[in-house]
Amino acid sequence: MPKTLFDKIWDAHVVDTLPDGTALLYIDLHLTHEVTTPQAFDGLRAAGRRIRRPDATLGVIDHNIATDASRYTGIEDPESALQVATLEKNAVEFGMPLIPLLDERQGIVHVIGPELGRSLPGMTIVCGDSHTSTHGAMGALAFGIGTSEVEHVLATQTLLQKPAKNMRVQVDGNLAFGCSGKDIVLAVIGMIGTAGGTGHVIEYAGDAIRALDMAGRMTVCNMTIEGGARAGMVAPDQTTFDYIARTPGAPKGANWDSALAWWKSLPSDQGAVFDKVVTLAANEIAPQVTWGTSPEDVLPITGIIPNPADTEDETRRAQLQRMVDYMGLTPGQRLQDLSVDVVFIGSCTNSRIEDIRAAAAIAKGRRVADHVRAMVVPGSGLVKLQAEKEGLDRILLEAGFEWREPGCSMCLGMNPDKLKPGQRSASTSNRNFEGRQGPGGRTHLLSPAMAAAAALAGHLADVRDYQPQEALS
Ligand SMILES: CC(C)[C@H](C(=O)O)[C@@H](O)C(=O)O
Ligand code: SF4
Repeated sequence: MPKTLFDKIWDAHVVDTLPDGTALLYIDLHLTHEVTTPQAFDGLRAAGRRIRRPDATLGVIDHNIATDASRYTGIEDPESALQVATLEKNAVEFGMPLIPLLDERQGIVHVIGPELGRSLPGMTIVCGDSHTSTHGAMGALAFGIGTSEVEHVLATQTLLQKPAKNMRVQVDGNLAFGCSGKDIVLAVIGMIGTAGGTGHVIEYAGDAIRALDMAGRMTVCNMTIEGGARAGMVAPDQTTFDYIARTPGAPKGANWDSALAWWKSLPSDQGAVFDKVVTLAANEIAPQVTWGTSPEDVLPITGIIPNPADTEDETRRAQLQRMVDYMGLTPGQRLQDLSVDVVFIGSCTNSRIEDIRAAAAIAKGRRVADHVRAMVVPGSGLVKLQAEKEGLDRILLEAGFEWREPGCSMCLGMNPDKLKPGQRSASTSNRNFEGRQGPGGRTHLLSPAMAAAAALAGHLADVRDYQPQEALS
């Protein structure tokens, strides 16, 4: 029977299956961070267990840290400091490899896995973090798990999983100027809704997906979780293999050859059946911006704020009204007329070198509007170094952006980078819930190029009006 990419990886990792279809899956890579591990290690300690495969486990510190020089002098917030110290202590006690905070490889867990060549095609990858779906861009089955599951994987290197259904999101044709993987995934979520992928693993296919670089594919898979799906994936191809070959963890010699043979066997077979198929035309996707407090409340940048009164369904009308109020909007207002206070370019959705290049290309030779605080937070130390090698930091600093140290930063309010109540941000991150970037903060999600355009304009702006003035180098 023809199989999908998801079926192939699943079948290759089943240790045992229960009569109801629940499978015990072998896990190839377990990534960990400071937020979701303390109780898991406490559990191991209480049961007198060790980590089953420390070599298949990797820890990193990303959520709780400052992204300015203060990270070198210790963490001020006692709760954050405790979480970080606990992970450091547990790593030593349990022999878990941990990237130290001040190591150049430190970064957001979903940036470093692929970049170090640890996240590879055909793998099962888990992490106590919902955006683990990011690694699916490598052609892996990657998903977030809860703290008790973290403990289970640490102890056994396996995980109980209910089977998922197959869904294909097909994006045909080519993206227009100013559009990126972020615009694709925002458009997809706008179309299917935040519950559209429930119970499914989404495989992204079509010319527009094939044309994306690995960073673009990671952006798409990253936000898959906001569409309710268990995981997102892209079949590995030459783009994937070329990317891996450049990473430090790439298999070498004969190992590369045998790995490549397995990777090439992974794409879904001709005739494989998907339970659900959704199709989009890439050339119809305009640069996207969310206006509300859910990622599905998204519009093309040319759009206007909807009027809740136009909605018949009472529950939805109340929901829209609450969003309009929280976001400080007026129905009928043009998105492009919304003044922004803060621009955040970063997060595991959009902080890779390609994202920073996209922002720098728009910013080069221009100035951030006077009233805007614009920050660029590279996803890892290696991204930061690469950007500096290319002179992107200079371009951004000269334009008036802040150039910061790697971490989750203003993606969520867990470290000093926060919005103040009432502040409006243009953000390349993935969540726009009430208070996500700080209590009372108002978040508009968009791509790095669109975020750069908003920083320059001082309001949400159409990146198509901001053609790059000169080449980056
Ligand atoms: C802290 C962590 C558990 C959380 C997640 O799982 O996604 C965070 O990364 C987020 O983005 O909200
Ligand atoms: S960057 Fe944001 S979404 Fe990604 S892991 Fe950190 S907090 Fe979660």
